Amino acid sequence: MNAFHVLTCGFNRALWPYLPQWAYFKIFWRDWCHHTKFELFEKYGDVICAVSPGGVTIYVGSVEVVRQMYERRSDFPKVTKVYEYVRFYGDNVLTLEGVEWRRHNKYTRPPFNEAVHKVVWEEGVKQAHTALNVWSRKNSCVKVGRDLRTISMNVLSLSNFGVALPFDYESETTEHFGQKNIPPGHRMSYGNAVNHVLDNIIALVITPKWLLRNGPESLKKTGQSYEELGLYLKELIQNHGKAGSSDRKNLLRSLVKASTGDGLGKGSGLTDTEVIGNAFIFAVAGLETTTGTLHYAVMYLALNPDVQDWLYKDLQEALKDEDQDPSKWEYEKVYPKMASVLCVIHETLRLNAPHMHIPKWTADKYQPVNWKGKQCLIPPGASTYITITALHYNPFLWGDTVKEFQPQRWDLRSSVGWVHTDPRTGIKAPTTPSETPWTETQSAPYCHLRTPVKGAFAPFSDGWRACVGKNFALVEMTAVLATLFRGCSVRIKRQEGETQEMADNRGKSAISNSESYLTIMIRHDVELEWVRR
Ligand code: HEM
Repeated sequence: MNAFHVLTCGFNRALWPYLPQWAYFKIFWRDWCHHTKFELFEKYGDVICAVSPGGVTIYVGSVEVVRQMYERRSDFPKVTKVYEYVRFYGDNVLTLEGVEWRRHNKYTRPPFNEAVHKVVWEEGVKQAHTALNVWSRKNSCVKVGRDLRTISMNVLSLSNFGVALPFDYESETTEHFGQKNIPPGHRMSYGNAVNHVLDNIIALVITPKWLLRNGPESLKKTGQSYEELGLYLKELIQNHGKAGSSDRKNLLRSLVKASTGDGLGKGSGLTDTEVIGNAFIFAVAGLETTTGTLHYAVMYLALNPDVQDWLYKDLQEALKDEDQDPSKWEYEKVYPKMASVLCVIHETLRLNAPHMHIPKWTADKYQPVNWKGKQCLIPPGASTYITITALHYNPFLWGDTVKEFQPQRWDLRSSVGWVHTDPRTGIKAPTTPSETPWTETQSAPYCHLRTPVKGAFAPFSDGWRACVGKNFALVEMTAVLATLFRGCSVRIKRQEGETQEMADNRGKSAISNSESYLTIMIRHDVELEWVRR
């Protein structure tokens, strides 16, 4: 990571209101991609090179170059240093490269299969159904972001670890993440520990351990949540296989089987710290990303009643032969009919991909790349970031409505499309799945969705290091959104004296004022009103 960049990000942010709006400074803004979208790439070209005393950083927004980077895996390895902050329980599949990554990947990838997706679907539907009953009873929900995080955490906990957590609707405070059921030997619930670690992850990384134990109350609580979460993860692993524990084939089982014990002579298995490190990354990696995406999706729908109507009609049609009680919806039968929900999810991920950059670098060699008919050399040691926001906001690929929330653009049945030819590269976005089929599956519901040109849409990254939880996340988010929107509508709740337009403007600023800690997210919850249709 470029230390100079980190420093200037903070510096620029403080001076932001007083500085002239030069592009140079914009690149060093925190979350500059979220604020500028394609603007700088439009002005300076779709590959931007930032040279600073900290090193060379290249931001790649060119589909042509991005494809080469994904294809040449060993020429553009991952910058593992970027993930230093999620290594504190132990190395894991996200923080490693090369042979070490392969050793971890061998045990962590196989549990993500259709049997687990079925559990994800059922739990997603169940959690969302409970949440909706609470929200619609109260006619509003003050903290939808917080409740969506509870839903995601509970789905992850059951699917990966076999531990069922209820959506606790009795309490209205943040302490409601299972706080009432603190098990013996603990000072905090599992849910509270996860949330506190996630919300204070930077403090955890930069604060010395002694200060976490003896510092001010807020730091002590952060230190306590770190210790508590570590303890919960250790207990999960130690108790696996004992009477009463789940015997499902899941991530936990795979990690326990891989465990070689104390770490000496790890061979092809995983040491104790690596097992805990992986348990941690899977407890949190899918949490921020799915919670954030669900939150954006609900907000975009609240701001676009016409899209809600389109989604509602499609859900009515898709579910017309299904039971009124969503807990009876079978994964194998219902998920393939959820094309419109997936359109909403894809459009949300296009507008607000949780990871704005995919960090790669050139390691110790010059790397040639073809760019606009020329061969260019990228120097050794250069951070080469695939800038997802630039790809997703490129009007040459997505059309004039690139900044709009328009899920129908993904739907093959709709006349709204994105057929565009980039005049510079000649790359054309196809309109039918037969031109560029989905690589992993052409089965329903994906076959009803338009396919963007390869490299233009990559919220889950691509190639070898693509997200292992992609299908898990898609199934979970579909289950939650289908359950919420098949019988309800939502809008931003008006405050006293406000028109709907004024309320909607608050919703829009909550989206544009998103901030990234681990991933980009809406940080200020806006009150929503849920109404039964
Ligand atoms: C909306 C949901 C999600 C998005 C957008 C997303 C996105 C991503 C991206 C872009 C990467 C690559 C990061 C990089 O190369 O630096 C990644 C990796 C990863 N994701 Fe996800 N993710 C999501 C959900 C999940 C879920 C649900 C899980 C697990 C339950 C998960 C587990 C992981 C892991 C373990 C990796 C590292 C894989 C490796 O390096 O081999 N993600 N994700």
